[in-house]
Amino acid sequence: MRLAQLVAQCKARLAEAGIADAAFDARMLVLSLLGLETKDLLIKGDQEIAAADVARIEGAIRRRLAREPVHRILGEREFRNLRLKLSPGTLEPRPDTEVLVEALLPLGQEIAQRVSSPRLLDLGTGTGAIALALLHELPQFTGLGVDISTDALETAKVNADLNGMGQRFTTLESWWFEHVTGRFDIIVSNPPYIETGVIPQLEPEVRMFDPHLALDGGKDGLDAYRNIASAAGDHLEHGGIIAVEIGYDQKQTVTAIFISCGYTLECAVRDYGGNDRVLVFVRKSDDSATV
Ligand SMILES: C[S@@+](CC[C@H](N)C(=O)[O-])C[C@H]1O[C@@H](n2cnc3c(N)ncnc32)[C@H](O)[C@@H]1O
Repeated sequence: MRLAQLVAQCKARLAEAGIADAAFDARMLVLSLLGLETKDLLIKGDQEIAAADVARIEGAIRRRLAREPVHRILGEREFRNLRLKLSPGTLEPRPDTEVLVEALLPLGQEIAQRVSSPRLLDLGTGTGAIALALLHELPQFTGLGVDISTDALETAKVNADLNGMGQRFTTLESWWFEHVTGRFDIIVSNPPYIETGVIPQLEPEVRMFDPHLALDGGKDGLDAYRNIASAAGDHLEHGGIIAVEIGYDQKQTVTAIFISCGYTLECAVRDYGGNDRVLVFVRKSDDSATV
């Protein structure tokens, strides 16, 4: 079978099964599995594909038809120009989380100018996406990635090595701050924030393939924020910042949790879809000393 014909056939099968982005998914799976680029579809559309490759692609299409996301099938995805491996214990990093990284970059640069050997802590690090993207763009920092999932921590370490940051990134298995020692200039977290009762209504790609631990924020979705806000004070450097990703409707409630623990809201940032997505807090007594 020829390349263009194979892509068209895969697209038709995915579309028939109601997969929303059938054309994109078909192209991505076929080209990635063959080690080709998008432009190759134009240049090499007539290229004959070996039977063994067609069989491999058939396996991938079957997985997609069972609603496994494309990047899980491929085993990796890009996040702010980093190549990140995925594993069963890791959430697939979302483009909206790049907004959290972007919001922290200028604040991190400001910290790096006044602090020698600045440190960041990523609570619920998963693939290491947030910590590694920040370390990549803030070369003065070292980072600690915490997770309760050993599988996620192993993957985060692999990703740090893969992206040349193995020397600046360590991992720790801990229930939020439980085993964390020391203080950090930036504490960041994209914790699980979905209400338990909402999880069965999520898209199959999410509820069947992202780990439950990465999604479930408890009855009201706010368990992690309460745990993080109540313990962060012992681990935040004077003049440090704490930033969290939130669900689109959690700005008021999460802000109230942090205010009750002695923080003030420094800034709130919306995602690419215009939803509230990132909150940055400072300690009340630090207000005048920071950003
Ligand atoms: C929404 S995912 C975020 C993953 C990654 N930081 C990202 O943004 O792509 C939340 C992460 O928190 C971890 N987690 C859940 N409960 C935890 C806990 N009690 N202590 C530490 N990590 C936890 C999960 O295993 C998961 O990796």
